[in-house]
Amino acid sequence: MSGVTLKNAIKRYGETQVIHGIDLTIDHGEFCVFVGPSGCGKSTLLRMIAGLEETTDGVIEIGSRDVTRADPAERGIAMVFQTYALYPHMTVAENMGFGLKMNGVAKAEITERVGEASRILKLDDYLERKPKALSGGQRQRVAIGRAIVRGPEVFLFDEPLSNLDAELRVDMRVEIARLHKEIGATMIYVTHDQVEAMTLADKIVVLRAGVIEQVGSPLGLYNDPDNKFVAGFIGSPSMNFMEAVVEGAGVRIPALDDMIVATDVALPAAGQPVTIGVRPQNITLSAGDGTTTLGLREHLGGVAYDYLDTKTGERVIVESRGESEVKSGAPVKVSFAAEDAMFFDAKTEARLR
Ligand SMILES: Nc1ncnc2c1ncn2[C@@H]1O[C@H](COP(=O)(O)OP(=O)(O)OP(=O)(O)O)[C@@H](O)[C@H]1O
Repeated sequence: MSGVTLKNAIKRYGETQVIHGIDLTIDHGEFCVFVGPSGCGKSTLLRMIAGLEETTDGVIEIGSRDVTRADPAERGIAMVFQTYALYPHMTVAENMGFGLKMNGVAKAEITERVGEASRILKLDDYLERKPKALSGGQRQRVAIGRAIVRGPEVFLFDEPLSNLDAELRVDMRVEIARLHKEIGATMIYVTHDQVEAMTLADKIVVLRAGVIEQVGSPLGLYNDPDNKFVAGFIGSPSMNFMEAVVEGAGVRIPALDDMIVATDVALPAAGQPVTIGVRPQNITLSAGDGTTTLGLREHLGGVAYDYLDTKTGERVIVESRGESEVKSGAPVKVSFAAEDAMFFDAKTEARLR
């Protein structure tokens, strides 16, 4: 069994601490995705697991082995990077087998393992080609093949698809999901891409400034975020947030012409500020007569995004399908079901439940 466990893992560069005591368990065979804003420490954490960055303090275990001070080569991991540095003068087959050859693996076994990786990645027709005669997606498949032939216990992916164009990304995303299903190894994957995180992950780890904000399944995080940061980070377009004031058994929203939303969530005392959050998918628009107006409308084919201008200047985005009766520039009435709203402490940003 080869899950990955981090115990109070810390990374400091000189005086600067960038990873602040991460505790995390990734089960054997699990597909775990690290997400978070730029600079939050996703790549650093992955590189610490790989052994490419020294872990300043704490423990990293792969399976039952403490690998905190082990060389990358001894960890049983293989890493796939954003830029796939293939050897230009070698064929696809030679590129995939090179690491094994350097390790003195017998020729017959190299052929067998390369053949198996090639079958999994559907590279059979390209084995004798040089990298320059491959598309970007095919090159990245070869880079993944190089990882597979080593038979690692854990695969580490650092934004492997971010250099590919949109269409190829979709194809490769499906490939990686299939690969995970077929070989069942533990995989840890860093990405900026919402869709990759939501579709690939068994478990998403949301990081912010070197700290874990929340760990959960994609839908678990989407439906039940612990705080405003996670609520805003998971889901696209992002959840709308508006300042509100507690009033009676609910809140009043100044941005939406003092609309009242009732709730049985435990709110602070009357008159206190809270933040209300509503996802763009949960709002409907109709013709209105208040100060909220429809600004820009973006048509994306199947869906449209409506950007509302509110009295307070807070931005509200509404996702709609089909033709809308409301025209750009016109006043709109905003509606949503009270149970679709989430409430957050105005200061700590913790979810109120
Ligand atoms: N050698 C270094 N010395 C000091 N600080 C560093 C060093 N390398 C990285 N950092 C800092 O560590 C933090 C985490 O960087 P990291 O690359 O892990 O972030 P990331 O979440 O992967 O970002 P991105 O999504 O932009 O790739 C950043 O604030 C970065 O500036």
